[in-house]
Amino acid sequence: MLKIPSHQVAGHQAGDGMLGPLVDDSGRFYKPLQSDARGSQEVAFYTSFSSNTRIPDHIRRFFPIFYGTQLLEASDGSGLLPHLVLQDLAFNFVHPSVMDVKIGSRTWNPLASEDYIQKCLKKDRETTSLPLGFRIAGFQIYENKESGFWKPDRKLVMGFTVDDVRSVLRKFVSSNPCSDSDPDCSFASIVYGGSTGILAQLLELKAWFEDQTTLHFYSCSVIMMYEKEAALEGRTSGAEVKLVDFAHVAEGKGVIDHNFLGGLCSLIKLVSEILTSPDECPIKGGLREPE
Ligand SMILES: O=P(O)(O)O[C@@H]1[C@@H](OP(=O)(O)O)[C@H](OP(=O)(O)O)[C@H](O)[C@H](OP(=O)(O)O)[C@H]1OP(=O)(O)O
Ligand SMILES: Nc1ncnc2c1ncn2[C@@H]1O[C@H](COP(=O)(O)OP(=O)(O)O)[C@@H](O)[C@H]1O
Repeated sequence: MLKIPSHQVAGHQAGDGMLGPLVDDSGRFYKPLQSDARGSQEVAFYTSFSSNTRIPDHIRRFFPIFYGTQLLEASDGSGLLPHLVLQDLAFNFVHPSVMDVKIGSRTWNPLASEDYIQKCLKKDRETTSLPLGFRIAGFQIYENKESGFWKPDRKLVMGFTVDDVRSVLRKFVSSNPCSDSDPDCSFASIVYGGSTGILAQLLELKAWFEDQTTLHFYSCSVIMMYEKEAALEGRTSGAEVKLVDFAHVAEGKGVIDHNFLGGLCSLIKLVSEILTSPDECPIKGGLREPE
């Protein structure tokens, strides 16, 4: 039985007659192919990447496992459509806090149409993509049993300033994400820190990007996830970094992916700052939506 994913935080979403991804009960995530070049480009990426023996295992684990494509009844009721069959990254989580960070100051592939480039340029200029080299595309933060998740509207997220981004990266690892008081960053060391935490994983990814010159990852997202309840119970937080959205990957032609690498370094810097000074909140107050 296919259903709408409970923990999707950005991108095209199913529901209300819209076309979006679906999940099943066995841990698979079905992403419909967009009818334009994006769909075929993402299939081409996964097909070539999954058979590329030069990708080391410690890097491959950042990517969802690819199980091919499958014709499925689309979520918008338009009939049978080809879907990418991927590993559902949220499958093993109960109440995952998830953040989608779109990396790069430039989110368009140089081969894109002029109209598409203009549309992306506008968003890159109006968001933190330009000043920070990345923007938060969406997130959900689990607070507790009573309040559930804080999952702000896309409009609020797209309006984030650099200070908002710094603040949300703190809230993401705080027990009081929705409070008007300073985020306590009480999960920072267990989620961002440690030998297997998010910072260590981002640094591992960075080392690969400092080296690889075959692919340029435009408009690709880093997904950061962890389980707050597991961390509270003293178990591992299961902090994970993954990469998604490969519809705009281009050939690297022997050149470092400066666009991705720059954004990744910027994200690493902000996460590191939280670990070194968890008490210094850059801005006070909350980012809650108006009632
Ligand atoms: O149209 P929008 O403004 O919702 O843009 C979508 C983006 O939302 P954003 O505004 O960047 O948060 C959306 O970004 P996220 O996945 O939310 O990070 C995608 O970039 C999407 O394009 P594509 O399917 O990846 O080629 C974009 O969709 P298209 O409009 O290009 O189909
Ligand atoms: N393999 C996956 N498993 C679980 N969730 C995923 C997976 N791929 C994407 N997502 C969720 O869907 C969102 C949008 O994915 P993305 O591939 O960027 O879609 P789009 O091309 O529509 O922008 C991500 O922010 C994440 O929450």
